[in-house]
Amino acid sequence: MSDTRFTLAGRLKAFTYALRGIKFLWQGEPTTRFHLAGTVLALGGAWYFDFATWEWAFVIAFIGLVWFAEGVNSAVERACDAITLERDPLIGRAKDLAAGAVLIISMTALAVALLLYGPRVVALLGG
Ligand SMILES: Nc1ncnc2c1ncn2[C@@H]1O[C@H](COP(=O)(O)OP(=O)(O)OP(=O)(O)O)[C@@H](O)[C@H]1O
Repeated sequence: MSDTRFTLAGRLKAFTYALRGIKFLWQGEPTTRFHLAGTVLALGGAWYFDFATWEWAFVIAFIGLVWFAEGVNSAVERACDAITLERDPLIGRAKDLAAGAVLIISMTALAVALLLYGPRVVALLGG
């Protein structure tokens, strides 16, 4: 059974586990390069277009949400694979649900990006 007492050392250890999780996400998931490109593009664009504070807040929040969803999706995939590598309809459904959650937040982030960057990009291109 795990120790439930609150200690600074325990919290520090949990923090290092969480950092290790971020490292796993970075090293082990093929989609992270894609998310990194999106993150760099979004931050670079916000800087280039001199976004207002509330716009920066949206950009940062949605970047975080997409990475968060990707991390949870990866955790679900790994946990499912640990349960069984055999074909199983429930495992398939769990993985599809987790992937669907990533798709929902990615599409939402794209819609917000179109609202924030779209008019500026059009103006930049002389539209
Ligand atoms: N054990 C399984 N039983 C039934 N269906 C599965 C199983 N494993 C995967 N699937 C199906 O295949 C899809 C892809 O699964 P997979 O584990 O390859 O994830 P992925 O989206 O390719 O992610 P990644 O490439 O990051 O591992 C799942 O969404 C699910 O529909």
